[in-house]
Amino acid sequence: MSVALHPSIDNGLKQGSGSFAGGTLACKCKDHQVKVGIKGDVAHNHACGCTKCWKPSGATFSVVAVVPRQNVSVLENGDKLAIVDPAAVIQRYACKACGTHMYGRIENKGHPFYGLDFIHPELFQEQGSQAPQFAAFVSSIIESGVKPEQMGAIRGRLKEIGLEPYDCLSPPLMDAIATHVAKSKAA
Ligand SMILES: N[C@@H](CCC(=O)N[C@@H](CS)C(=O)NCC(=O)O)C(=O)O
Ligand SMILES: [Zn+2]
Ligand SMILES: [Zn+2]
Repeated sequence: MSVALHPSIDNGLKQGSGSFAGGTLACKCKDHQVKVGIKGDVAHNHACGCTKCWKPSGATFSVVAVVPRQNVSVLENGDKLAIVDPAAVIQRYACKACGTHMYGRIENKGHPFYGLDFIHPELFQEQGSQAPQFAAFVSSIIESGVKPEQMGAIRGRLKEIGLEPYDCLSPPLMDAIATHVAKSKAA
């Protein structure tokens, strides 16, 4: 098999239906699963190579997307959730029993992405949410133990399945962040 990126993309991208109405994210516990309800489709879905985003076992990348925070609600077993790193910009709420990150929330109102929560669409019990659009923080996989010599093959495989690799976020998102910063400085 070629380089393993993430189980949900290793066999190619599965395009979204374009009309995904939302669904339920479930953690990986056998019982008393944490369930989180999501209204509507996700946006900016992407593979993330950073060390902070949750990956299923064996995966090199996380697959993560955003939804408006008001579209996220904990439905079941929320008492099993805990914040992984309260000091991080994104406060990731993980199941204490199985470790799955259920949603990540930004509380800094000045942050460019304030108002958006980060979720992992592979946890949807339903099919049809938006497919990944690009790969972010690709060089960061070296911090998780990937050998620098493997990077050519990994970037090649990402491109082969249609995910342009970037070492931070995609240019439109970087532009959006810079625009936000410029406006904040001007204000
Ligand atoms: N090279 C770092 C990059 C971490 C990073 O900046 N991650 C991005 C993408 S998820 C971010 O926005 N992090 C904010 C946070 O984790 O709170 C790592 O892999 O740990
Ligand atoms: Zn769990
Ligand atoms: Zn990340």
